[in-house]
Amino acid sequence: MLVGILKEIKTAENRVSMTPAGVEVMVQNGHGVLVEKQAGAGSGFDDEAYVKAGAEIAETPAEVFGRADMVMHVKEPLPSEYDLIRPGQIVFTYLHLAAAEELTQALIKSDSICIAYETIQKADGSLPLLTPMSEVAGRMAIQQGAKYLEMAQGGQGVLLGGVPGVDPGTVVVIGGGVVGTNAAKMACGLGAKVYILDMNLDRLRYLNDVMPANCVTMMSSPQTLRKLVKEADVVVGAVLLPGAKAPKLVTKEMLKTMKPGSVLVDVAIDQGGCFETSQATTHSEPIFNVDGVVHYCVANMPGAVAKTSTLALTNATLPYALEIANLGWERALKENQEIRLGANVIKGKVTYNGVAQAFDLDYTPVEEAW
Ligand SMILES: NC(=O)C1=CN([C@@H]2O[C@H](COP(=O)(O)OP(=O)(O)OC[C@H]3O[C@@H](n4cnc5c(N)ncnc54)[C@H](O)[C@@H]3O)[C@@H](O)[C@H]2O)C=CC1
Ligand SMILES: CC(=O)C(=O)O
Ligand SMILES: [Mg+2]
Repeated sequence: MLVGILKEIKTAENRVSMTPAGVEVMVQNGHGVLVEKQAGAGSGFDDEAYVKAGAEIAETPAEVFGRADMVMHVKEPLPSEYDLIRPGQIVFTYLHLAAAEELTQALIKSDSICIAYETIQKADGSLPLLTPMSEVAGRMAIQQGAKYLEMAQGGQGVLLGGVPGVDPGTVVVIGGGVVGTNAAKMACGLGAKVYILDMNLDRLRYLNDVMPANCVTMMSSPQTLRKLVKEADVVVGAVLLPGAKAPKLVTKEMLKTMKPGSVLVDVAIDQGGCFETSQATTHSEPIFNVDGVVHYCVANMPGAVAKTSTLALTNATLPYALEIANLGWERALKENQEIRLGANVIKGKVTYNGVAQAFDLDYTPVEEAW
């Protein structure tokens, strides 16, 4: 199979979907790899490194889409790419379709095979291709929260860790999965007062066992949220219902009760966000203000630390990309339950229920899609 590695085009997205080390493994397995010129530059890999690993360099995205059997991105295809996707081509990347109707329609029209990193799921419910980027984004959420609490950034002027004799700040983390746990760990390490909320009692038991004493676990409910957001200096949105739109947990009314200059970091924005007032932002304009509360809603947070993120992401994606390339998409979907759950749109049919529900589209089980 010829695998195409596209250059990312989302604002300030510096990651790349395959490293030269990954190319070498693909080539050893008998596949060709076509890498778009400068695709690895933001992650510290020049074209020469890819050529040494056995790749061919393509001058344009059109060449990659035009020749490759499977195209790989990090982020979702953007409008300039929609018409380049070929019928029957495999598109393997983050898609987050439940929050992206126009993209969903474009992929339906493209007649391609769209496998989303974020819904590939193991039998234990974990999301192996989302996890590494959730680790990055969770850790970054506290860096961003701490930064935007500074007055020069529009914040209220609170140091999250406090100092001897002065109260630390309060961080409320909604969702105790991978993002939430990593955010809470970082906030605890800084010395903040941390609350972490989840709906899953077993998860709260686990967190209660492993987190330091400055982390309090709470069952998530509107009542608890109403109380905690009033006290919060930073709120991190970290919930997920896999493949579906995020629930709006912090309402406009709750926002009005928050301290001016407090900060919301909505990591769940790629699934639509869990604050009612969230709108996706980019690294070039990461924040906006509603009712005096700073909102940070960047949908590709890990792109800002690409040298870490590219390695973490490709460690996880490569074995799946290799399996799809080795087996072809039909066998990969039939034989590998984890990859089958990644199938979101197959030849014009929506094969992920959360996506179909989000836009009131017909849902077709993967087995019936071809
Ligand atoms: N903005 C960005 O750059 C990035 C965004 N993400 C996004 O962050 C979100 C979270 O991802 P993960 O932590 O990996 O998911 P996860 O599945 O590990 O954790 C989600 C947690 O939310 C909990 N939850 C569900 N409903 C809840 C509710 N009503 N109240 C409280 N908790 C609730 C679940 O029980 C689960 O523990 C996803 O939307 C993911 O796509 C991940 C990486 C980067
Ligand atoms: C998970 C995701 O959307 C990202 O890493 O950008
Ligand atoms: Mg994202």
